[in-house]
Amino acid sequence: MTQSSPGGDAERALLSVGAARSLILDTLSPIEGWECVAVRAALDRVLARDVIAPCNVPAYDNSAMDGYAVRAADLASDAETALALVGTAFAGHPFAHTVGAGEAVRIMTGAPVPEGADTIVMQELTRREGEQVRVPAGLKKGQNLRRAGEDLAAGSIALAAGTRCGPAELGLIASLGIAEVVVHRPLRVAFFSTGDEITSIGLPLAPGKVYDSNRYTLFGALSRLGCELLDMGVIPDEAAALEAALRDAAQAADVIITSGGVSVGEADFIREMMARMGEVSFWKLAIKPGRPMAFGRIGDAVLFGLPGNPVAVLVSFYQFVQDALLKLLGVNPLPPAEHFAVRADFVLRKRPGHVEYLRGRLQRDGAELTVAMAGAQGSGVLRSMSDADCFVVLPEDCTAVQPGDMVFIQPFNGLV
Ligand SMILES: Nc1nc2c(c(=O)[nH]1)N[C@H]1C(S)=C(S)[C@@H](COP(=O)(O)OP(=O)(O)OC[C@H]3O[C@@H](n4cnc5c(N)ncnc54)[C@H](O)[C@@H]3O)O[C@H]1N2
Ligand code: MOO
Repeated sequence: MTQSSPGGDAERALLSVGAARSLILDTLSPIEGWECVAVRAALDRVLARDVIAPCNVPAYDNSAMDGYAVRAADLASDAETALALVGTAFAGHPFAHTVGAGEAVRIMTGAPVPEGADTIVMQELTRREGEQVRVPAGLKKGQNLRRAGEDLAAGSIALAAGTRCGPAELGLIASLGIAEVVVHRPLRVAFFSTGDEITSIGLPLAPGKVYDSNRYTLFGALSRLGCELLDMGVIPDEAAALEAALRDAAQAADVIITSGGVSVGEADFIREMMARMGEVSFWKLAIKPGRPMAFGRIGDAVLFGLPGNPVAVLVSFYQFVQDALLKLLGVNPLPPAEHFAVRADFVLRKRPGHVEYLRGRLQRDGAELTVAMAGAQGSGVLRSMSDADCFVVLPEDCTAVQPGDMVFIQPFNGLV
């Protein structure tokens, strides 16, 4: 990481979005420290050790259908076969004997396949006649049978270290009978807003002041990542107060996130302070919104100095900070940012040289998705961020969008 000072080359150069992401991710490595938690508490946490299957899943050969367990060798290839029913197998209540020649066992989904049987015939294909069952010709040996260990063999890696646990992972861990897993400890993130005009909610709003929204959007985004939060409130535009806040934050947290004061205004102290107290890699990115953003370190803490504009905070967070935090949490590999192309339902002119993130709303047009703008696109307009369900990502070389053009979008919501 190189030291830079305001007014230096690093300030003038606009770093591309791709270069900034790579620089951030290449600089960071996972935090040390882990803890053992119960399965439910592992939701959204990152595994610090592989989860090894202690048993086969499924644990035994079992039926995938309600039907009859039969021996394929008994079945005529060109005609119906009548078999004698000798018992019933339920899930949890196996048939305790061996199925002999010419015999069948009534079986339910999930029940262990009885000794001797090798094929399950689906109930709908059969005819029951008293204590006999008639099965059709043309059945394949082994059909409708789930083999022991076909999902996971005992001793294999069920989930690799670095996996972030979602609902499917919790279920998979539980399916192995495992009650606790080892996860990375939560990240400690200190965050504060800066600016003399910024007023905390609950206080009266004096003329020329604005309510602090950035601490609330950051609270939401960080809470979803399971971070331990140190909310340091609002710090005024005073060098001594900022210095003390940054020092306290660097001592207490793995990551410091600030908003405001990183541009070139006369009250924008934070950039100078950061460069003086630590190392700062870059200040300015070829992006809109979110152009002024500092990334670096103060002591052992990783520092993100986000711009003050509320939408710029969210764009910077989701394009840079979130993946950085996931990397610090040990997530490996990082989930790819989902980009896909849809048709634009808007007109726009844009200057080349920066990636632009618009707030978009997806619309279904028959089988096709189109995207409209979600409202006013100023970088202080949170309303359109709240109305949006995706970012529209316009690359550096894009100069205009016409209705019907294909544009890339990043959806806000994943399904699982
Ligand atoms: N001469 C230049 N001026 C500006 C540039 C530039 O390159 N040259 N960049 C513009 C861009 S882009 C942005 S983004 C802003 C970012 O500046 P700062 O990070 O210094 O942010 P502030 O000036 O402190 O605030 C900007 C804006 O956002 C409001 N704000 C700040 N914090 C909060 C908060 N916690 N909650 C709600 N609103 C907040 C603040 O009142 C300002 O309106 O600089 C441009 N200028
Ligand atoms: O990036 Mo400023 O990034 O427009 O709000």
